Amino acid sequence: MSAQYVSTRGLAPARSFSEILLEGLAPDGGLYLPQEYPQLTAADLDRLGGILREEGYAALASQVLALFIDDVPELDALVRDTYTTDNFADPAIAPVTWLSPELGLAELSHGPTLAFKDMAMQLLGAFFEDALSRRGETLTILGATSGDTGSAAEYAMRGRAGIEVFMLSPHGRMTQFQQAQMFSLMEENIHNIAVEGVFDDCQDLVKAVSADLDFKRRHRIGTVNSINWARMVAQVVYYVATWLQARDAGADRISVAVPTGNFGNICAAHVARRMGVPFERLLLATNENNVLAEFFETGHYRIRSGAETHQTSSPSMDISKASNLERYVADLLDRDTERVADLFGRQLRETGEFDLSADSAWARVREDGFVAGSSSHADRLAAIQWAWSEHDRMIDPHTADAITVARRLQLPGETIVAMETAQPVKFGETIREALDRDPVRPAAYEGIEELPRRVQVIDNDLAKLTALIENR
Ligand SMILES: Cc1ncc(COP(=O)(O)O)c(C=O)c1O
Ligand SMILES: N[C@@H](CCOP(=O)(O)O)C(=O)O
Repeated sequence: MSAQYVSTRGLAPARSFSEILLEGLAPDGGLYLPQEYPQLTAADLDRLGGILREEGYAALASQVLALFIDDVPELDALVRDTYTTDNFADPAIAPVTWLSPELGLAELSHGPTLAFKDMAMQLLGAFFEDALSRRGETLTILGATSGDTGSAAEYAMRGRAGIEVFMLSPHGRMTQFQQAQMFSLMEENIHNIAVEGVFDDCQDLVKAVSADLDFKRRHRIGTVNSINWARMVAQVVYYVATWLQARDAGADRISVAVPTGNFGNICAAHVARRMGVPFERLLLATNENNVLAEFFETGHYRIRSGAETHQTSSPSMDISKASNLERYVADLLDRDTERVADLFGRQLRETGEFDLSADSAWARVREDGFVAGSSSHADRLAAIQWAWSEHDRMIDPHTADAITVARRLQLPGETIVAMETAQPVKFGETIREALDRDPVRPAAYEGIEELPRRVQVIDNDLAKLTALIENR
């Protein structure tokens, strides 16, 4: 019997992992979740700690993923071929290093595009190719990016048989480096589309295309954003690895500080915690686009329009509609699918907000470990300057959001590991402003901004997008 995944909105049939891998968004507009989270006991964590120490990250990933995936015959081989030094610059893949005994950094950006998205996307590329070749099918991946998902997906999928990628990005809102990373790719199966709008507009277009079930089936549309559960489960692994490394370093009360925008990164931390990884707290960090911090502080979730979405110096988190919050609210409401469908399928669409503060379930948010904070441009510059001057570490602006919130909210006796989500070179403008120097640039990226580019700019218009896909 295959592991079963169900939609947060309860109106789609249960599916196996390989089915939801290719399907992405559920046909009822909800997001897939496993029927139940597998549980890890203290003895399991001890065993996994031994595996990480003795065999490394790939072996740990294989064990954790096998708890969720039972219909990928070559799972172990695919995982071991992914987390290698060919793909990741550090043999530990996601090492935790320490600024002080109480503040660590989980280094998640050693992959080919220098951001944490590679941690999942490299595996997704292997999963897609394997599933498609077993079924003799093809896939058209439609994605939305604010800067990092796009390059990670394109690098993972370029040249892969049977896969085409259409990646939507907000026109003019990514850094020069991020634009160059994506737009300089010339592979025939990669299509870059810059949309006149913000990231949320791009994501809405992806969801609108997925909601047209006939179009979706005819064009075999799949997704690579964190709305696809496969992204989430691959990210759960690095939270297990982070906790194990912090415990091995002697930490007792271990929390994570997580920069988040689409609620993907911290949703994976929540899943790990619900599985039994005993994180004390999950510190949610946003930039000025603070819809998530506001929700976790007040219970009131109010999405913002494109015009109200700030263009910030941690641009990959310029997001005002956090897709994965639906997964967390489903857990918070004990999988009450009717409520979730009403909140996300009706109320949010009709009014742009909902308020759970008076709900009896709301207290559970603190039991789930969530606390939240947001930071400003000045906070980011100060965190980058602090890490550099006090610890000789150059951090990117998103990691700086996490460090800001960690330092602000840290409790006595608590050890916080901040998730380091990108390398500073992707955000050179802000690094120069903070430190008056250039970030280190890996040799493979020398002169990337000067390369020819291939990108098409379109209005925020569903018909224009579907025509592009039809006429490819
Ligand atoms: C560098 C970086 N850090 C953090 C995040 C937050 O991740 P998520 O939106 O999945 O929570 C993103 C993307 O949003 C990112 O690109
Ligand atoms: N930060 C992302 C946008 C969120 O995308 P997701 O794929 O994590 O849902 C980006 O850099 O593109």
